[in-house]
Amino acid sequence: MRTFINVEDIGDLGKALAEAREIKDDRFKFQALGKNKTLMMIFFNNSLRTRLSTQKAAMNLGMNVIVLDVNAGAWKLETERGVIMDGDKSEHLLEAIPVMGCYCDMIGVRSFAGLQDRDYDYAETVLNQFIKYSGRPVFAMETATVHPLQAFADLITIEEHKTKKRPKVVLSWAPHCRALPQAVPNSFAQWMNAADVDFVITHPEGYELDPKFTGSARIEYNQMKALEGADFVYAKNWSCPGVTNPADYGKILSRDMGWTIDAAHMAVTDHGKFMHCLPVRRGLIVTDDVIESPDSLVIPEAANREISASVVIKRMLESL
Ligand SMILES: NCCC[C@H](NC(=O)CCC(=O)O)C(=O)O
Ligand SMILES: NC(=O)OP(=O)(O)O
Repeated sequence: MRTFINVEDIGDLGKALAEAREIKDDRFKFQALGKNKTLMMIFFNNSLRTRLSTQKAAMNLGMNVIVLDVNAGAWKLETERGVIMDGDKSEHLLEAIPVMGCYCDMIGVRSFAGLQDRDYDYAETVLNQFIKYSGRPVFAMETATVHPLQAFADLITIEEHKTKKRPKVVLSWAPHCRALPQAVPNSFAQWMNAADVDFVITHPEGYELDPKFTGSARIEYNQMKALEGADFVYAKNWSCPGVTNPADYGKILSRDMGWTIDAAHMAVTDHGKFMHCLPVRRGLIVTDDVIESPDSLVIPEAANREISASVVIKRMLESL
């Protein structure tokens, strides 16, 4: 595997899930694979889970790991071509990327959407420069439009906790005080479409996700109706994807606290499990009682990030 961006990159999902189980049973089984190999993790944005779980996964596989926080200690990087670099950015990404590629065997990139220019974000401009100029396999650690390590961990978690062969999974928008990217819901939708689940998306009008990710997934604008009989409730805020109105891209269109997942929302589900990728803002996305209940899967989801990263890094090591 040379890139890990979309669900297609992992191939057969049944095989990927079996590999995840194998690794979870013995995390150090493939420790010889990564000997004398180096993973470079590059962060343009903050992280807790991705940083720790991906580093742990690489260490389990016997790799060395270098972590670079671009905005804390490195030269500030220019990402656009054709600009006169007379501002605060001292180095261009087009030199920095091949330099970084010299020091490692594999690269993970975190680079969130700027939410200013839809075309720039949805072209995955920064990620694609890493793929083109680093000469190394590259995986997304949440980029402008995708977060596949999260979606893979979510799928593993659903597989572990489902009580029906084909569970109902509902992705629900919830309110937030900041404009957030669409990467998490995009990837979740893409992976759920590929999995054997009954998938429904619910959000206020105007928040339609890009059909490139949602495909033919059912959209239900009535949140309570969508949640009826749900086995899994995946809450997430996202800003306007600009599908119906490009001028609204990246904007907050609703702050409706009626969408916060509370006990009344969970009551209409079928003993539904609560999921969120974290970090989560309590009181906006979810109430304390729901996230603290035995039906909350937020910690097992985070734990499975080590497993999804292990499968991905193992596949990349095998293809070196
Ligand atoms: N990687 C998990 C989510 C990261 C990001 N959340 C955030 O930026 C939340 C920040 C805050 O709550 O201030 C997102 O939604 O894509
Ligand atoms: N869920 C997730 O990716 O968390 P971090 O942003 O903390 O890495």
